Amino acid sequence: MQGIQLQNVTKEYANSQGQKICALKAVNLSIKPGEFIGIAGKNGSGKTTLARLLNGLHLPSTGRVIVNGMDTGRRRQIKEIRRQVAMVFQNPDNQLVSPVIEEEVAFGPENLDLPEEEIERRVDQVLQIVGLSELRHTSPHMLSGGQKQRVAIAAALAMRPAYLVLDEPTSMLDQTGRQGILDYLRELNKRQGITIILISHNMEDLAGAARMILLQEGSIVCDAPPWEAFNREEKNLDLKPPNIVRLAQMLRKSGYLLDEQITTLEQMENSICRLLKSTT
Ligand SMILES: Nc1ncnc2c1ncn2[C@@H]1O[C@H](COP(=O)(O)OP(=O)(O)OP(=O)(O)O)[C@@H](O)[C@H]1O
Repeated sequence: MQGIQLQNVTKEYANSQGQKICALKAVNLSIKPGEFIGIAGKNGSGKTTLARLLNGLHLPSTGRVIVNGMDTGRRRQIKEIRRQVAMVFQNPDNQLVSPVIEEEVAFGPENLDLPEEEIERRVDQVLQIVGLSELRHTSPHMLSGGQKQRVAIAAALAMRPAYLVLDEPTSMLDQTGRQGILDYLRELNKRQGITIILISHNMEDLAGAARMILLQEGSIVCDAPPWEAFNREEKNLDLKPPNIVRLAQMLRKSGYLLDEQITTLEQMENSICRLLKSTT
């Protein structure tokens, strides 16, 4: 079966006093190929734990995680699972180890024992996708934060993953770097069909997702399109909806009949145009 399924997954850790901490509680979740999912929740709600369970970096205490039919608890399948589910973390500096960008990107495919020509083809292709072909002989450490994160994404893409899991990839970037990464993710999802699972504290990052999962104290409390999650869960979870959603909420309160599903500037523009046309 294609997709990722979390079946009744609980994850416990032991703290320094040996007491149990339950980071995820009996979570059931099904991720379909090609989805763009945003994951949000307060600090400590279990987001990173969930991300790490998806490619076997963590194993469930109880329950099962199944990736395209493979169980992350089976040691023999873990290499293939990690190839299919790539991870990008918050701080690219912790992920980049090679002195030159193209070597960094080639590192994963080399470990798959692919022929030299195939490795070169993949490196060329993914550097082009992230717009770093011209800097391929540069050291990753010469790059800006946004460029480094793009190298980390290129290295993940070179493994040809079906799923890309990103744990707060934009939190260390300025506005331009952040927007660049978000645009790439949308392109990857749309054009290449790669499933994106994006964790962020910033609701602006998640506005473009098709599905939003909200975690609270280790449980999924909302699994809905972002517009619905923003309108429904704002008070319960201290969510600060994107500015465009807040503007739409304010205008609706003032009596303007805008669409309920607005989360992006483009949707706002379309909704206002429709409204103006209907009143002229
Ligand atoms: N290795 C660990 N050992 C012990 N406890 C842990 C470990 N990793 C996470 N925890 C605990 O599990 C709970 C969930 O942590 P997790 O990092 O998954 O949450 P999060 O939502 O990603 O938080 P943040 O937004 O701060 O990154 C927290 O109470 C955390 O302290």
